[in-house]
Amino acid sequence: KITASVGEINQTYDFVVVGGGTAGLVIANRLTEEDFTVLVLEAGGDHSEDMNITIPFFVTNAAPFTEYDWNYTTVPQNNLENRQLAYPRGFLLGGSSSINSMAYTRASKEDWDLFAKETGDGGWSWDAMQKYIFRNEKLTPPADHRNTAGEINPAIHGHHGLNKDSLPGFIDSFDRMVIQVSNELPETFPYNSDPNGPVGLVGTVSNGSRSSSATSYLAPQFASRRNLDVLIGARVTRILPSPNSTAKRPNFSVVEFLQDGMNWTTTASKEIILSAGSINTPAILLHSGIGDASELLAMNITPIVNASSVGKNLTDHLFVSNTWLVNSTETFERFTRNATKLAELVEEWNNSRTGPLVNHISNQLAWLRLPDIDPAEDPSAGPNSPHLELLIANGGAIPPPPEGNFMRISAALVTPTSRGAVTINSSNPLDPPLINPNFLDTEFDKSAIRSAVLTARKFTTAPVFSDYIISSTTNSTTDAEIDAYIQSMAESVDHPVSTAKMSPVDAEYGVVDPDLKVKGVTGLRIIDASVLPHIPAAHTQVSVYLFAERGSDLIKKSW
Ligand SMILES: Cc1cc2nc3c(=O)[nH]c(=O)nc-3n(C[C@H](O)[C@H](O)[C@H](O)COP(=O)(O)OP(=O)(O)OC[C@H]3O[C@@H](n4cnc5c(N)ncnc54)[C@H](O)[C@@H]3O)c2cc1C
Repeated sequence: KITASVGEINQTYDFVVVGGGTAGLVIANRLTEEDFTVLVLEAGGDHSEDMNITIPFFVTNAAPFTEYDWNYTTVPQNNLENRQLAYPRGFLLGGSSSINSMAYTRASKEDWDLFAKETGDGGWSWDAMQKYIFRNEKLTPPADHRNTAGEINPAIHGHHGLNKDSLPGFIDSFDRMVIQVSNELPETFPYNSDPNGPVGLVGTVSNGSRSSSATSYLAPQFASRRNLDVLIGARVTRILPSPNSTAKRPNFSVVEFLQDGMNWTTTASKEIILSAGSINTPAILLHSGIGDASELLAMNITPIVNASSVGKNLTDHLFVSNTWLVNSTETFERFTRNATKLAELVEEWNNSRTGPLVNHISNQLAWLRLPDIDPAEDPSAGPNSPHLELLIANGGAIPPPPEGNFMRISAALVTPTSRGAVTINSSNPLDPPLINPNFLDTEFDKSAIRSAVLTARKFTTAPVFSDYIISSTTNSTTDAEIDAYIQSMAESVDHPVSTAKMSPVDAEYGVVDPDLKVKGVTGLRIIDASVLPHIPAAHTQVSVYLFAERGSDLIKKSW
């Protein structure tokens, strides 16, 4: 059941999952397929029916700075004019899968094979992970029910998994112009029909509505399982060693949480699974005495395990928006600026789950490699993996400026070499953590994001846009001007990873072993984006779903 009442839960469960987000709900589902009892503690609420969450185009109403968001910001970013960037994280069932932009991208074979190499566990390789792709994904028809023959290769997609996805469900002439670029500038933008479909990006959308871990893995037939309790509004503050734990290898079994202003504890007789995400998982570890001992002592927290990698290695993608004024009235400004039209489209969505609101903001994307990169300095997972991504949208900013129609290309760096950290600055678990992605800390990152912006501009030089684009909204031309533009505009793609990263069994660095057990303790695993050994050159939700699918299998095997 899903409940907001602490009186309806038991004192002890086999497993207590901290965080009912993307990974947490996969684990809850898979463990309760067996005879285990599971409690999920989720700080946020249940918003699976809210239109801001269900309507794909309303993604910008979901975050940042809303009731569905933890409402975090970064510390001032030295290389971005000291700006403090919004750092959204889902604060609701489904976690960030309930507020994200729904892009379904798996990362390359090379990225997965690198996960296996980095951890010494071939079980994380591309080939070994295939079965989890099929367990997770259920490809469904797009909302417009068009014939998608030639748009996607169904053979490489899952059709019987729990998490539904589809091609964009509303296609217009702008999509065809974008595809035309691959005919006109084939050297830079070769056409790629695989794996995300030539007419657009696969998204976690089905029947015109968002699919999240809450709508899929916690669908009513699973939420009603007798061995599953999900307590919402329950904010975990710390995890504690069991009373008979030894100092040499502490055993964690008690979870402390706050609900309705009162403190409670619950006990896991088998394991605690931390799935609070890349920001809150390390914060909970640190407040529980698992972290760098000297940093903990400085915060008056008694160290229980000296684990210096906790919170370190924060890695994230960064993007810069580029917009052009266009000669069209068919961009999404036609309804983002017109309340009457928008109301009509909401009605259409309500009645038939069709129309432009079934799409997320960008229908099309391009993955690109930096030309002429020195292999010795190449941070990508291999020669078939990208460094850059362009996300192309048939409109500009939301909310729109008072006038004009726009086209936007978000240019992203997907192989950043900068590393930041999540730290705490008090012993109070309710204080927000300090988040420092440390964007553009390296020369590689600075020059690669500049290349991304220049590549976005090159995209617009295709003849198909010659009568379409009126002007760029920026006039930066020299490298210095472009860098200044980047510094004033860059934002997080909201893909933080690696703050509790996995490493080989005997490694001194890293936080979890390849079976996701926290090093140096018993009774505790971490399964969420924080354990990824490196940032994949892809949007991160599919990696998280797949880590959680295999993680659930690893747990089942050990009990
Ligand atoms: C705005 C945005 C857009 C994104 N767009 C995309 C995209 O288009 N495609 C893509 O692939 N990825 C995208 N991502 C990234 C992707 O959604 C995340 O990588 C993934 O969802 C992370 O999963 P997780 O399980 O690690 O954490 P989450 O899904 O964030 O789950 C963590 C859960 O733990 C809960 N929690 C945290 N702390 C506590 C506590 N102390 N007590 C109790 N509960 C707690 C949270 O409320 C949350 O429900 C986006 C992310 C964001 C935020």
